[in-house]
This record gives sequence, structure tokens and C-alpha cells, in this order.
Amino acid sequence: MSQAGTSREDAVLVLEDGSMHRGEAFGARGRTLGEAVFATGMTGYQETLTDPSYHRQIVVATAPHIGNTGWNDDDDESAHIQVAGYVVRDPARRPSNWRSTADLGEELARQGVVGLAGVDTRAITRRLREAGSMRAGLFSGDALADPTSMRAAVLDSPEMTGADLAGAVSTREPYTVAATGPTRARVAALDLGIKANTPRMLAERGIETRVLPSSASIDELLDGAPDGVFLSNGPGDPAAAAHAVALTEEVLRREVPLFGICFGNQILARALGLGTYKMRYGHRGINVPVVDHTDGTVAITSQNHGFAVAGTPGERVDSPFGRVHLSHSCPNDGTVEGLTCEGVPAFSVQYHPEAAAGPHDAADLFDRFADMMGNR
Ligand SMILES: NC(=O)CC[C@H](N)C(=O)O
Repeated sequence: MSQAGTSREDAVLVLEDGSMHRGEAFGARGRTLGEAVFATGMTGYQETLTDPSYHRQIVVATAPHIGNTGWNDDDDESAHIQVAGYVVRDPARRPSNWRSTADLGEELARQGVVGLAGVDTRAITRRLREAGSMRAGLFSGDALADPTSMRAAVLDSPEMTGADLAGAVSTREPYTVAATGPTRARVAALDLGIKANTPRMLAERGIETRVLPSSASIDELLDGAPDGVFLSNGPGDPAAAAHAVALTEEVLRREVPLFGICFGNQILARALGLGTYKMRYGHRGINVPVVDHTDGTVAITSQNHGFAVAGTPGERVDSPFGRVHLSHSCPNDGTVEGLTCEGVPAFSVQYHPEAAAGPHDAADLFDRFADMMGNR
């Protein structure tokens, strides 16, 4: 190894379709398996890598040059890197930023995350776009093997469809994030893979957040009679998240104000009796447009999802909890991007108002939640 983090050692990405993409080892050496997905953000790799929603996914960065600003002490969205593996084209040889404390390749190695560099990430992305996200493996160092056995390992690995993963990333113990300034409301957040910026943005609005493990009971969730319940983002298939869906049904029954983002949007949908499905390749980027059908406005949003809520954007459908407006959609492909309940105080979006990384167009959704709790 020439220096920690990067070297000219071989590494290979093996996709489920049998294609092999050879490049150089980046980060830790070894073997990792996961679902290969592509992310299009030009910036924000540290937030992406530490977003728990990427658990068990091998992320391919379409931006060709990654690592320019190194790694810093401020931008983690959780306690550690969450992706199963990282694939980049051209890692920065020398990071430069006033906040940088480490090199990206070194940090991946330190945290034991296997990566691959020096491959044509746009060609890989075109393959994932045509064939869809697929199971994959990264192999380097001692884990490099003959193509047949590497592909067999990939074909042996679990599918993302049906995967119940929130429990693997959720907090073990409850914790509280205090409001900045006087406390205006108290929220119970079900941690299905929550990002650090969410309680922070609630705190800025005078909201105290108690974060609970995904396994919490309804009594634990509603202990102390919170003013609202928040359903976080998170990894895995919403169809496998039966406990979170059951909790949500009970919250809706009790008419406690509820706000969900991303996985939380899918959980709310299922609690309302709507379906969710696996998208071909999903939305992962920081410039995804979303139309709000209530007023025709468009927001540019941060997104990271591979499943979506079924239905026709703009329509209103009946649910056990009253009418539901499929109130938001993505104009790129017509995917449902948000729900507004008209019979109970609940709404959700498929995108990330907490951004980190990404634009702040949707930050007012936290104000909408605060107002909903204020008007209780
Ligand atoms: N960011 C998220 O919450 C992702 C939700 C879900 N795991 C999906 O892939 O669609």
C-alpha cells in the first residue's frame, strides 16, 4: 500500500447481472455485499455515507471527483459510516478544506468500509438505470477470488425486497434532544434510522425531541403525552416494517399529530391501507423536483429512496382514517412524494426537508408540523 486509504491494489465490483468492474482498492480491504444503488449528489458525500437509510447498500457516486473536502467532525448524520460499500471514479489525492480532519479513503479504512475507485461510475450507473438496482459485492485484498465464486456470494446475499432493517440502525436507548430556547412542543420520534439534522431542525423551532428505538411499544412512544409523533427515514422495505405500521395506526386512531419523512412516509401510507412498491432504481440525489398539488409550487429536494407509495398523484383516496390526498409528486417520473390526511392530523413526504446534504426548499415542513401541534 502506498499510503493509508488509497493504493494501486486491485478491487472489483461484481453485480448480480454477472458484470465485473475492476478498479483500485479504496478504503478498507475485504469483502462487502449489498444492493448497488447510484447517488447523484455533486456534494455531501459525508452526509450520504453516514445516512442510516443507506444501510446494506453499496453506493456508486455519479459525481466523478469525490473526497475534495476530506472528512470533518461536523457533518456526520449518525455515529458512523452506514453504507455497505462505496464506489467512486476519481478520489481526491489531497483533500483541502478548513474543516477537514482526515482523508476520505483513510476514514473509510479506519471505519472498515470497503470501497472501489478508478472505475467508470457513469457506465455502472447506466447499467443500474436500465436493469434496476441489484445485489452486488465489492472484493479486494484477500477477499479477491475467482469470478464464479465472487458472483455466487452475490447471488447468495439477501434481496432488499422484504428486508426489515430499521432495528439494525435504530438507537438502543431513548434519548432527548432539547429545544433551542423555550420549549414550544414535545415530539416523540420513532427512530427507524433517523438523521442527526432532524432533531436539530425541530430544536431550532422550539421543539424538544425524544428519540425512541424502533422496537418501542405504543405506551413507550406516547409516554408523557407528546404533542406529536415523528416517523423518521430508514433502510429496508416498508412492507416488512409491521411494528412501525401498527404503532402508526394507533397514533392515527388517537389523533396525535404525526409527521413522517421518507421511510416514515411509506409507513404512514401502509398504516392508511395504501401500497408501497420497489422502484427500478429509486431517487438518490440532492436536486430532485417535487410538485405540491395543493398549491402547484415546486421544491427542489434531497432524496434517497428505492421504494415508493403506490397511487395517482393529486388524487384523494379513502382510508380507515378518512380521506387522504396524494398531495406531492415527482415530475420526473410521476412518483407519489407525499401524503396529506384530511380526516386526522397527519402528513408525510418522501423527500428530506432536513436536507443534509441538499437544498433547504422544504424546511418549512417542520414549521407546518409545529403549527399542527400548536393548533391541537
Ligand atoms: N431514506 C429513506 O427513508 C429510505 C426509505 C426506504 N428504505 C427506501 O429505500 O425507499
